[in-house]
Amino acid sequence: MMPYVILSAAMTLDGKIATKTGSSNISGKKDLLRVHELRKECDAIMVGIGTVIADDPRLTVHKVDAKPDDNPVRVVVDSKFRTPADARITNSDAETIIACAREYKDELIASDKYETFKKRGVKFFYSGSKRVDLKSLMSYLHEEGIDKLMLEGGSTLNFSMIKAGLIDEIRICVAPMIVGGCDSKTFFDGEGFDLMGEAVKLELTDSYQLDKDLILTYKVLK
Ligand SMILES: NC(=O)C1=CN([C@@H]2O[C@H](COP(=O)(O)OP(=O)(O)OC[C@H]3O[C@@H](n4cnc5c(N)ncnc54)[C@H](O)[C@@H]3O)[C@@H](O)[C@H]2O)C=CC1
Ligand SMILES: Nc1nc(O)c(N)c(N[C@@H]2O[C@H](COP(=O)(O)O)[C@@H](O)[C@H]2O)n1
Repeated sequence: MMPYVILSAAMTLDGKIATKTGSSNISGKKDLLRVHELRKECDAIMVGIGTVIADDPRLTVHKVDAKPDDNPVRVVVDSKFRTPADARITNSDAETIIACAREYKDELIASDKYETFKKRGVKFFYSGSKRVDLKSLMSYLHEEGIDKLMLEGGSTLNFSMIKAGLIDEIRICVAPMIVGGCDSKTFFDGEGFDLMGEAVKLELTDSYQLDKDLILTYKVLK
């Protein structure tokens, strides 16, 4: 069994989720409230290490009323254990799981950072040889009681997750902005598919305007 996975992000009309310099404030105020209500409904929030390094996110419910218990478990997909020692996702506001690849396990366990994180209560999960195996991670998280998981980026992890067939639903905020730039991050990057025939197919299930933003919900067809 796997968790039900909802991919949530905000993009510009030209499909960018961050500029080439890493600037990523895209959602309007009401959209951020919507996102935090969704965080509250989920058992876990997962991001890739690229997002942790770029944004130092908290990944807690902090924009709407919430009790400490409302904070989902934070999951970071971090093959080589690059999570910075002072990353906010390792604070005591919520539980944290860092998923790493097996090849780096010995090196990781020998590091000072590992001891520091352990003292803070951070848990570790190992899968895949050089890169985290996302299917076994999802299966482990389900065994740990995670039924509903919110995937919050970034571009590389989004593509790996959709390619592996692990995303059930997409909720995207489309902001009326264009930034351009071939080095800007798009909603899905990674290696991409070669042919349109290989594209993952979606069904639009909801759409509405929230102030200036457009919110679209899609079911992923499997
Ligand atoms: N506008 C929005 O809604 C959001 C924007 N972002 C933006 O996305 C950018 C970060 O995206 P990326 O650099 O693509 O990093 P990412 O957050 O997707 O992390 C990718 C990294 O995860 C690790 N990883 C380990 N196993 C993996 C696997 N099986 N598949 C994929 N990755 C695996 C690799 O080190 C890989 O480089 C930031 O600029 C951030 O601001 C991130 C989240 C939401
Ligand atoms: N929904 C949404 N809209 C935006 O405009 C965004 N930039 C993001 N980014 C995601 O939120 C994380 C920051 O979380 P905290 O507020 O620090 O808890 C960021 O890392 C992205 O995952 N999302």
